[in-house]
Amino acid sequence: MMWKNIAGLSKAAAAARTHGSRRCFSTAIPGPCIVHKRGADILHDPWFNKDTGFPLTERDRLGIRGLLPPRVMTCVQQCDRFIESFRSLENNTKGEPENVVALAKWRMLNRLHDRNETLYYRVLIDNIKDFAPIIYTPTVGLVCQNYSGLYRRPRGMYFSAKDKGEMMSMIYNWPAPQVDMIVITDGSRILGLGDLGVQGIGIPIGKLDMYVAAAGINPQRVLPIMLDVGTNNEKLLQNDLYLGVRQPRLEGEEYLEIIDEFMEAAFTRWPKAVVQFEDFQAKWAFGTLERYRKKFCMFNDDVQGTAGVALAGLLGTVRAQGRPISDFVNQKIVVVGAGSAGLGVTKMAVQAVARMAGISESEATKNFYLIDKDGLVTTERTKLDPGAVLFAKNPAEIREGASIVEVVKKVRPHVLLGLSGVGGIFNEEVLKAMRESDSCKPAIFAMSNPTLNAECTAADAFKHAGGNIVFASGSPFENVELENGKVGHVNQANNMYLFPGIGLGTLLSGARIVTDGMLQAASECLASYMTDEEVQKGILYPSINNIRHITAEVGAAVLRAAVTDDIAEGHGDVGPKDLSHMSKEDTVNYITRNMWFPVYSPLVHEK
Ligand SMILES: NC(=O)c1ccc[n+]([C@@H]2O[C@H](COP(=O)([O-])OP(=O)(O)OC[C@H]3O[C@@H](n4cnc5c(N)ncnc54)[C@H](O)[C@@H]3O)[C@@H](O)[C@H]2O)c1
Ligand SMILES: O=C(O)C[C@H](O)C(=O)O
Ligand SMILES: [Mg+2]
Repeated sequence: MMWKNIAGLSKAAAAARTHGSRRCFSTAIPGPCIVHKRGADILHDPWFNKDTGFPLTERDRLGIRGLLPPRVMTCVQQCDRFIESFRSLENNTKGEPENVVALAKWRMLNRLHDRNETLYYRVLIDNIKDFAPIIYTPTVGLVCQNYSGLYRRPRGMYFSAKDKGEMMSMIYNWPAPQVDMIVITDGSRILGLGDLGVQGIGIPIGKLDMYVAAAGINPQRVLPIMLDVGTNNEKLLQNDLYLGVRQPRLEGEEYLEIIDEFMEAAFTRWPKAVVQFEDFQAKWAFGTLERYRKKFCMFNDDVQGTAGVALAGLLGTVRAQGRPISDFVNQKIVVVGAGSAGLGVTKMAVQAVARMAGISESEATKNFYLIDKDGLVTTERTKLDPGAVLFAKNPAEIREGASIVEVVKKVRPHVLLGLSGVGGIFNEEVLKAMRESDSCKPAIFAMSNPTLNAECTAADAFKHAGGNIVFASGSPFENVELENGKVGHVNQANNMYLFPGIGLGTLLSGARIVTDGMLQAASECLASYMTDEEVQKGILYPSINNIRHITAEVGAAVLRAAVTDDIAEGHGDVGPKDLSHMSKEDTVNYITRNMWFPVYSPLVHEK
């Protein structure tokens, strides 16, 4: 029986978790790094640059003595110096509009990223809670919206509709010999911000920053990809500064030919890479997933990563009510938004109910209610999306097109979960209706991003639905002070808790595809990460400060599932037999040992 492990953490695991990633400087002496450059070229290469961190002997060897101030600083001192400047920026921008401050912070981090990658990732890892909202959601959304103006230096690769027939050679323009993780978007549905065309490149960059910070993927082995097939965003098409191809989006076969060509090119050069699809509009999110998932090592984060994170949270809400996990089968769940994310979540949750109750998927849909822009989805719907057919209700139960508030009042759900991309649709009336929920701790998941697109704010949720709710949002919100002096805990239900572990576990297993079993294992692992005590306080997800530890656990679960599915071919010197003999603990250690950590390696010039 699955989910059997979700009974709280063992003491050892709980202790291990407290060794989060904050200031976890490795003491091992790093191996040398061979460089082909000397002099100022080294200082201008962010992969090798150490700024004031070059020891004097190395400055002599590389011909850079005199090109830097004489003081040699340690990486820790450099981090402290950066943080000091960052805090000054915060002080100096007090009172300025939020977006202006957010972009100023992003620019500061981005400049460091462009100059010194090692220091950038060190600063990011040590301050992940403060910096994730800048390099990732929500600020990354603002960056994408303003990308054509913010653009200074390229990052990642761009394949456009104009590159048809050229991709197999273009892929060899990427300077790094090895690539492990690729995140690709076509910019058609960037967070809840719609079609941003080429400007969506910020999303793969942000996701891959999280891969480095959380999963310890070597930053020299990540590749953000923008597939620019045009845009249907009129404002961008009219904008003279727009940096993408100024034509309407390719559709149908023409579109698929471009993606097919990219996938063939990428896997020809790097057959063992893992590709994550991100922020594709629903039709292509599902279409490409079905097209490639049996052929290439890929997954769709919005469909599959989100589903796993949401399911872990939904199981947490059952525990928060003080009920056994098996009671999940009785939870009534209203999902608002029937796109790539909403359908992915509903499907995975229904499959979990079917497995737990030993019933068919169709029977398991009984307690699920799906709402899209036209209201409740029923069998009466004309032009019913094929992905939603299974979840369409009988209109005799509730009318076709019923509004959110109507459904909530009638169903009295345990959970109201939003993945609509529409800010504020869980309004006062809807939230107040949740007070009549059949649950003693009703759950409200406002999962849409970025912040302004959340279905409701945390403060409104606790104010209108009551202090006893469990709350989660896709973008970060502060905890809420309740009138009774207690704290309303805000969870961040974001796929960042899973995609790094799914990618890393898949990579180190050497699996050639990502199976449902691997995704289910990831979700199960996240669900079992929280102790009963935490969950009862409404804390469904761990602190992001522990993201490396979470990712190691999730990665190990994914790898073990690949072994169970008999598709783990091994990685590097570690063969399939070695993997199959590893215990769970060995696997976590193996994963952790393979995580890259930012330290300055001695640079040795190749004569
Ligand atoms: N928290 C996370 O980890 C996470 C993961 C994936 C997506 N998301 C967010 O979820 C949102 C949706 O993403 P998607 O890929 O499913 O988008 P999508 O465009 O594929 O789907 C949006 C869905 O919302 C429905 N909708 C639109 N307006 C509505 C309204 N007024 N009332 C009810 N339903 C409405 C649409 O009909 C559609 O079914 C985005 O904001 C995205 O940022 C969050
Ligand atoms: O990017 C995120 O923060 C989560 C998710 O992938 C989204 O599309 O909103
Ligand atoms: Mg996404």
